[in-house]
Amino acid sequence: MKAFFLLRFFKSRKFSYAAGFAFMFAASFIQTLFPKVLGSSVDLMKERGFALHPVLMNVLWMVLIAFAVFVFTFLWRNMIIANGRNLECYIREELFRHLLTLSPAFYGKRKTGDLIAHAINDISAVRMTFGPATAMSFNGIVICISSIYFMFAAVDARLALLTLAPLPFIIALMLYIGRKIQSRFRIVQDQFGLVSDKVQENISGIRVIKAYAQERSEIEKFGALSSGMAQSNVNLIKVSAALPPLIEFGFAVCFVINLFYGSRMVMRGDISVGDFVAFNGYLSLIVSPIVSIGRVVTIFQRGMASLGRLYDIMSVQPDVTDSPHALRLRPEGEIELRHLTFYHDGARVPALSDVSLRLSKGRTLGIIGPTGAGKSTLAALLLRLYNTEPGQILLDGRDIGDYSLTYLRESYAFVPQDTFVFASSVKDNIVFFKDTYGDEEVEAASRLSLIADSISRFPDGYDTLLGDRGVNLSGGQKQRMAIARALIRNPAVLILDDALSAVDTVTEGRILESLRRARKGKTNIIISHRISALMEADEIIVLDKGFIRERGTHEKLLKKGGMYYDLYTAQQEDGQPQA
Ligand SMILES: Nc1ncnc2c1ncn2[C@@H]1O[C@H](COP(=O)(O)OP(=O)(O)OP(=O)(O)O)[C@@H](O)[C@H]1O
Repeated sequence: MKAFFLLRFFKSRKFSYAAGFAFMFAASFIQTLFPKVLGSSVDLMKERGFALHPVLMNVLWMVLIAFAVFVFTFLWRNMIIANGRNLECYIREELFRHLLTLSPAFYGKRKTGDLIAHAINDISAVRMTFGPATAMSFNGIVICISSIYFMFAAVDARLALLTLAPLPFIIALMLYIGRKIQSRFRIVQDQFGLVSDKVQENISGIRVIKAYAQERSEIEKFGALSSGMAQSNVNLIKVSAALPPLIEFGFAVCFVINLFYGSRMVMRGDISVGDFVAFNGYLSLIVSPIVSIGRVVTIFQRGMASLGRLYDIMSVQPDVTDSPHALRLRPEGEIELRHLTFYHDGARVPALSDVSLRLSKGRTLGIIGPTGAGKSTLAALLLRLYNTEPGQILLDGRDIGDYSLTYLRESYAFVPQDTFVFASSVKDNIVFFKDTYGDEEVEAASRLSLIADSISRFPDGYDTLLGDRGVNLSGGQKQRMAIARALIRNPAVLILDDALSAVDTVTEGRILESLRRARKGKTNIIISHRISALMEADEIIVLDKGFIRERGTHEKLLKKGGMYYDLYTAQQEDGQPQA
């Protein structure tokens, strides 16, 4: 189960974790020897005409202690903190790998912003928990136990009891305020989420906002969210500002008790001055670990919440997977649909109903129909982005589920309605980061899709950067580049899903003409709203509300005088060129 992915990491690093904790233990324990040596030096120097040699020996011990603490701290930090960073990298890669196995149905239900938040905030919170917070707790526990032990055993138990009496109250108060801080912090985080969502939404939708002159109202909405966030931060400060002075006050009480009783014990000769100095040293040593308890608890709580959310995502099983004996075969392009009916997740009406058809290798199928008819769903099912009932989709006579997903999808090239341009060079976008294609193949595919001329006008030709930091392509250029990306693979099946909608009909005709030449003998599926794009197909189906209403060649369908004919005449009246 994927949820145990963290154990794998800890197991693989068990030796460095064990060594790290051993060094941490050594560093923390050795640190607590310092006050005792300091106290004994004070006792030595108190004598009139004290011998220099034992004092110098003590100084040497102190230097040795400081050096050992430095070396061991350096070593454990390099192991435990570095492992925290490696853990962060490991989770990031595992999450990314897992996200890529999940099907579109999963992405349909999740907000992109949430997924990015998981990838950044949650992973970082888990690192903080298993790195610095674990180290702080272990270090703090060793220092506190050993300091308190020395206070009781090596100095005086009564003095230790009295001085440490306020400690439980300090800890209880800290945890109480810590919980309040935590709940107010959660509100700040939620507000931050709203503010960043708003910024993201506005930047993505800037064109629509400007086109509808919505700037003022968006600024007002943003202002309200931003003030809400400021107010919740102020509420947080009200409690968080009280914590440090309260802790300082608590420890000041400890020091006063120690000064009061400790000095009296020195005067009575119950303890030496050196013991008193050592006791103060121990008290000072435990201040910092105790002050950090609140912080550590908060980091642990946040880390556990983040880990829970990551586990939730990692436990989502991909619904489309290879069967145990998946065929490592590439289908050659013989497609058959048998009474294909498909419901999208949660939908009450099917996107496709009882669709049957046969498309032999080397033939071209045209699919037309009103919006929401099920055309893109059909393409998605052929790519097996969703599962279908066995026996409903056959490729080369075998069920689609029998093929290995990689082999299956490698035999297709799919050009979707809205294609994606990666922030990289034109060439990278066409070869899709595969270095197996040479420049001539890239140029040939670009010529076929009629994008070569546009590319030659770009500042660096095929090396021109696209996307955020480079050239922005027009809608038609994007579509033609996506067709080049598809053609270079020379796939068994080419699916164009309304992939020529942004080019004018003359260019569309020329692209289709070159496709016909380049795709001879291969299977093609052309989905389009325009009859001009698919009129040459060997068979055309008219989809409507998931049903095949009509089928046949262009001429046959025109003669029939049904939906296809109506679409044709409507498009003629709209001024589209005569088919
Ligand atoms: N991921 C989804 N979850 C739920 N319903 C969906 C999903 N994708 C599509 N649908 C629904 O399935 C039906 C068919 O949609 P589809 O995208 O296949 O239509 P289309 O013919 O390609 O439309 P268009 O021409 O507008 O692209 C529609 O009613 C749509 O709302």
